[in-house]
Amino acid sequence: MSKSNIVLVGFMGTGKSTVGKELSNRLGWTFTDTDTLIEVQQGMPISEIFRLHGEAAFRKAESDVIETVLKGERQIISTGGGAVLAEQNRTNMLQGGFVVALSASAETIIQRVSQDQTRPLVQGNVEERVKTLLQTRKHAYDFAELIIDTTQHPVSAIAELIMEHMKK
Ligand SMILES: Nc1ncnc2c1ncn2[C@@H]1O[C@H](COP(=O)(O)OP(=O)(O)OP(=O)(O)O)[C@@H](O)[C@H]1O
Ligand SMILES: O=C(O)C1=C[C@@H](O)[C@@H](O)[C@H](O)C1
Ligand SMILES: [Mg+2]
Repeated sequence: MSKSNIVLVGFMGTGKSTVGKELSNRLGWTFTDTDTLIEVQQGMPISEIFRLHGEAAFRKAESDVIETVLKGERQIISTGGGAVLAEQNRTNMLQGGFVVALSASAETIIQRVSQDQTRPLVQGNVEERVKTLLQTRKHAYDFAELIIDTTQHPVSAIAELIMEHMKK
């Protein structure tokens, strides 16, 4: 494979962290989560960054982290659900890695994210927020080189599919 990182993109709850860790174990590559890197760098949870500094400040930090992390190699990079919205991020991702988008049905996402109420963009009426955001981001992940619907597939099968495509 010519590309030296795998970049996982996708809406919240599509399985980026879970699949990313599985791939990391199988390939022996480092697992990196851009949301976690931002939290460590800023010393607070994402919900606090949104609350204290606003979404724009978070997006700027996110773009910087993506650019920096993509300079490394042999990494599985799980990105924030909204990281794909900036064109520069999409360009950097495609240049620095094999970009895989994970998707899932709205019902599945609602079920998965309902278990964790800390996400700043899905506070309150989770079902309504997820459906609205999904509609807004309908084509946001289409730029990926491989798109996998995770609704019906176990994590191991998804990881295998990604590894098969990397060999091509
Ligand atoms: N293929 C799958 N089948 C069943 N459950 C899954 C699958 N992938 C992930 N899950 C479950 O869905 C939940 C969300 O998964 P995960 O945290 O990996 O998503 P994410 O895309 O990283 O979300 P976020 O964008 O919020 O970081 C977890 O409880 C996880 O165990
Ligand atoms: O979909 C989004 O815009 C977000 C997803 C999360 O991964 C975090 O990056 C943050 O909560 C924003
Ligand atoms: Mg995650």
